[in-house]
Amino acid sequence: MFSPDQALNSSSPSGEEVLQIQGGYPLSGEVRVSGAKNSALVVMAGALLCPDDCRIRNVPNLMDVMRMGQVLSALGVKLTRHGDMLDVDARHIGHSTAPYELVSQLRASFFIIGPLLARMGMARVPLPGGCAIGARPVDLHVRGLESMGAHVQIDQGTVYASIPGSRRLRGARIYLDYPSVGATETLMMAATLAEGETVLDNAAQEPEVVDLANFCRAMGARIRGAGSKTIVISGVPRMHSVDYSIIPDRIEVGTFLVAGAIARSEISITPVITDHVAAVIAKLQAIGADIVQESPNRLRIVPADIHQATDIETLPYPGFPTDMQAQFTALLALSEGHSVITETVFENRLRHVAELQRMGANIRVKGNNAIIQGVPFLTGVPVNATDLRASAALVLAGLSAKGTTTLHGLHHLDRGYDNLEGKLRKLGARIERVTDELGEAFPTPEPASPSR
Ligand SMILES: CC(=O)N[C@H]1[C@@H](OP(=O)(O)OP(=O)(O)OC[C@H]2O[C@@H](n3ccc(=O)[nH]c3=O)[C@H](O)[C@@H]2O)O[C@H](CO)[C@@H](O)[C@@H]1O
Ligand SMILES: C=C(OP(=O)(O)O)C(=O)O
Repeated sequence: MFSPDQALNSSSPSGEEVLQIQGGYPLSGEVRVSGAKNSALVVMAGALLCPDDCRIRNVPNLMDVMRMGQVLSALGVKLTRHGDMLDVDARHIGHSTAPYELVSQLRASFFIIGPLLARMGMARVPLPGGCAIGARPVDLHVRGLESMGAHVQIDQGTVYASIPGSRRLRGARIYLDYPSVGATETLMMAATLAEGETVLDNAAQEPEVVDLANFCRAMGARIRGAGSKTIVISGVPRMHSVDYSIIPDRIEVGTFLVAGAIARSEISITPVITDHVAAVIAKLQAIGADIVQESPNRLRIVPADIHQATDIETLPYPGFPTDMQAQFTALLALSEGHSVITETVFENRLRHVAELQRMGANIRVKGNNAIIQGVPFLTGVPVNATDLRASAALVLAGLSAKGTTTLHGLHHLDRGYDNLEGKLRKLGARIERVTDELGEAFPTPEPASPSR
């Protein structure tokens, strides 16, 4: 299941798979959301802390999850998957070096540095590198580990971390210059096995950070304050076995809410933790859609006849999520009036705009702003996914477009959505994955990492 050789060459340029979406068909019914990608990946990294049986439930079926499995396998960890349940046996970790070929394909794999260091006393993890949406440095992870007594050196693109003269990190008070999700998670995991107390100030408050804290607590970690700006971790000497279920993916929930709005269709979405999508709901209400809480974990979107423009600024949680920005760009491109989207989290996350323009959207990019003048309709054309959420945005645009949209670059979509097209098809969308024999001629291959 997690052989390190698998999926390294998952995108083949010739005879490339594409999605064909015939726009204009209404959606109806209910869709089931999978477990959260960003929880599953970091919880898999956190499983390295567990010297006992570790069972993770509600794990989504994603290329990123498979790649994270390969990273753990390369360290000597045993993994067995049964449906959406994953058993991780990290009793014996044979290596403390993660292979570059895998880490370079999956940014989240860098997050193993914290648990690996805490458990093994050393970790060698290649820098994951930048990606299509930004440079994404790891300086906050590194500085935090150093504050906890680690010796960290970066040599020829690899981070070498060790604990001089001791097997345990030391608790420390760490202020994060920015509430980075990954740095908060790395340091929280590292601190669970440290000596003494660690205080993370200006920590990320994302639900996936809370999910990771709950997972660690279920194996015996002492963590309080996760979900607030200050997290306090009291180190324990050892973790124990755990059986844990991942939260629903709030970005998948948001993507389906936008699907209902853009296709002018009422659909129900479950399971949902409504608090996790509060900012997304507020923006859908601002454009005129109604969101009905049908039951404690089910939402229904009731679109308006005409959607109105609104402005959006992406921010760390509980602000509007950057991972929903591209999907709302597509929706606002079809909403009446003038909207401005400001991307503050990543410096290069508006590349989907050029593809939406090709479909007829009236959007101008100025710095980190997308200035949108709504148009009455988009037209289906061949488009290229530039990153994961861009691919979702283009699928959504295709649902409402006149004619057929052909989406290239599906490796982006597959890394983070569990069967998006199957779920949309069940709701009534006309969407098919086909092999495009002209794949070599279009689109232009990306120069950077194939995974993002
Ligand atoms: C696997 C995973 O969970 N991915 C999510 C995680 O990414 P990730 O954890 O990488 O995102 P961060 O919160 O760390 O990044 C936010 C910003 O901080 C910067 N930064 C981060 C770390 C650091 O050491 N130095 C630094 O400057 C980044 O370049 C970026 O501009 O949170 C992002 C922000 O919600 C989401 O878009 C990603 O889907
Ligand atoms: C940016 C994302 O993921 P990653 O951090 O894995 O690149 C995302 O999920 O939209």
